[in-house]
Amino acid sequence: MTNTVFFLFGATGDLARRKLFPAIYSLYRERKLGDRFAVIGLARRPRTNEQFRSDVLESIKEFARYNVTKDEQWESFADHFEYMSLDINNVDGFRELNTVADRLDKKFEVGGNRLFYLALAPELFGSVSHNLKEGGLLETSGWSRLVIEKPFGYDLPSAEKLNAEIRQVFEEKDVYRIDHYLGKEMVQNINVLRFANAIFEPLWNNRYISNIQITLSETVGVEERGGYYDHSGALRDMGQNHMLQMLAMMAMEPPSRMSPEDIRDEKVKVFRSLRGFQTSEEVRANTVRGQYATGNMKGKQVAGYRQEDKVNPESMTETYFSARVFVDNFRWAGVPFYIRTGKRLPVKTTEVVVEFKNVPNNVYLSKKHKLEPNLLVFRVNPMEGIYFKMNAKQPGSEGTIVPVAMDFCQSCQVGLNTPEAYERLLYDAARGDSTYFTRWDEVALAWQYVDKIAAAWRESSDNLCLYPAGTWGPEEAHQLLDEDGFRWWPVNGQDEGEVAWEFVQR
Ligand SMILES: NC(=O)C1=CN([C@@H]2O[C@H](COP(=O)(O)OP(=O)(O)OC[C@H]3O[C@@H](n4cnc5c(N)ncnc54)[C@H](OP(=O)(O)O)[C@@H]3O)[C@@H](O)[C@H]2O)C=CC1
Ligand SMILES: O=C1O[C@H](COP(=O)(O)O)[C@@H](O)[C@H](O)[C@H]1O
Repeated sequence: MTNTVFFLFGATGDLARRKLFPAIYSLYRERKLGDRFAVIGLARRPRTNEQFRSDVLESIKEFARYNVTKDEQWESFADHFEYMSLDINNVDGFRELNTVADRLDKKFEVGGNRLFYLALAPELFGSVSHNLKEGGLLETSGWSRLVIEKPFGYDLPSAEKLNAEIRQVFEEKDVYRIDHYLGKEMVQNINVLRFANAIFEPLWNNRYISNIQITLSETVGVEERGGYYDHSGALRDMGQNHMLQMLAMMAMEPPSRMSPEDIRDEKVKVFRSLRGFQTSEEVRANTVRGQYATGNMKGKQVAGYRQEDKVNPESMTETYFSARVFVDNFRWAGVPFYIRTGKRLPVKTTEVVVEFKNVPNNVYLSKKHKLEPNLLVFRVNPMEGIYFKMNAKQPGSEGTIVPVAMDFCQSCQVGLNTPEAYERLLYDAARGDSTYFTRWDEVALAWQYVDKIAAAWRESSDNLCLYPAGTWGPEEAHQLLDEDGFRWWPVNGQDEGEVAWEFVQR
C-alpha cells in the first residue's frame, strides 16, 4: 500500500486524461493503492470537484484497461479526488493548497507523504518547485517526492538550468524523472532475460553479435501536439530519452545488485562510452532525418507534417531519424547499434533486434543454402514477447535448411491487459523505487550526445528527406545499414517488400 497524497499538476491536460487517471484507477482496482490516498487535481481552469470527478470518469471509461460504471465502487474511488484551480505562478495559491492537502491527509489518514506529479510544460517545473517550498508544502511529517515528465530540457544547457532550479528545493534522491519506456514490461524484461539466464550473457558481446537494431515506429502523426513537437522533433522527443535508454539497457554491464543506484551506474557507464560525433561530416555520415509528406495510411489519404495544426508550414523539423551509434568499450567495440524512430510509418511497434554473427566454418553455406543469421528479438509493444530465430532442417527434405522461430508471446499468454507503463511508474514512485526513473547524470550525458547531432543538423537542413506518410522513412536510412552489409529486419515479422524469413508454425 502506498499511503500518499498525489498532487497532479496539469490535471486538465492530455497526459492526465489519457494516462494518469487510468493508471491511478488500475492501481486502485488492483488494490495497490489501498484506501489511504488522495488525489488533488491542479490547473488554472475552474472546475468543481463534481466536474473534475466526471472528467476523471470519462477518461477512465475511454482509456483504462478496467471497465467502470458509476456505482458504489466508483463513488468510493471518486471520493478520493478533489480539484483546485491554481496558477503555478501564484504562491498564495500554494499556501491554500497546503491547507487542502492537510485536510485530505487527515481525512484519509495518509501520514504526511506527498507526491508532486508535474504533468506540465517543463518551463514551469522550476516555478512549481520554488512555490512548493514557499507555500510550506514540503513541511510535512512524511516524505515529499517530485515526479517530472519529459522532455527534461531542450538541450544540455537548458536541462542544467532546469536541474539547478529543481535541486534548490529537492534532493536528487527525491526527483523521479519519467521516461515511460522504462516502465514498459518488455524493456524491464531486457534485464531479466540478460541477467537471469545462463545462455545469453556469454554471447552478449562483439565476438558473437554483429549489430543491434532498435525500432520505435508510430503510425500517428503529431496529432494535437504540433506546437510542442515543431520545436522538438524526433531526435529530442524520442532519441534523447526512450531510444538511448533502451540502448543502455541492452548494452550495460550486469549490475552487482539489483538496486536502483547499481543499475543506473551501469547505464551511466554506457552513456559515457557512446562515441560522440566530432564533426558535422561525421554526423551526416551516421544519421538520417526525414519529415512525413502527404501519403496513404491504410487506404486513407493523410496530411503531410507541414499541414498539421500548429506546425510551421515551412517547418524543417524531423519527424523521423535513424542513426548508427557506437559504444566504445571492451564489450561492444565495433558493433553498430542502429536506432530509428518516426511518425506516420506503416506500423506501430517497438522492437529490439539482436543480430548474431555467422558460425565460423559454415558447412551448410552453398549456393543452395543462404543461411539467415540468428536473431533475438524483444517485442516491446504493442505485442509483448521475445523470439529467437534459428536455422533448422526442413522435415523430410534432403538437407534443406529453413529459418524457424522459438516464439514466446507474452501477450498471447496474459492478454493485452498487462499493466501500462504509467501504472508501474506511478506505483514505483509512491513506493520510493527509483530504478526505472532516469538520474541526472544519465540525462545530461544523453543530451551531450544528442546536442552534437542537433548542432550539425542546424548548420544545414539540406539533408532533411521527405517521405510519404505510410512508408518506412527515407531511403537513406536503408543505405546506412547497407554500407555495413546489414539491413533493417522487418518489424513484427512483417514483410517490407521481400520475404525476410519463414516461420514454421507450431
Ligand atoms: N501528452 C502526452 O502524450 C505526453 C506528454 N508528456 C509531457 O507531459 C507534460 C504535459 O503534457 P500534456 O498533458 O500533453 O500537456 P497539455 O498542454 O495537454 O496540458 C498542460 C496542463 O498544464 C496546465 N497549465 C498550463 N499552464 C499552467 C499554469 N500557469 N498554472 C497551472 N497549470 C497550468 C494546463 O491546464 P490549464 O490550461 O487549465 O491551466 C494543463 O492541465 C509535458 O511535459 C509533456 O511533454 C510526455 C509524454 C507524452
Ligand atoms: O514520449 C513520447 O512517446 C510517445 C510514444 O509512446 P508509446 O508508449 O505510445 O510508444 C510519442 O507518441 C510521443 O511523441 C512522445 O512524446
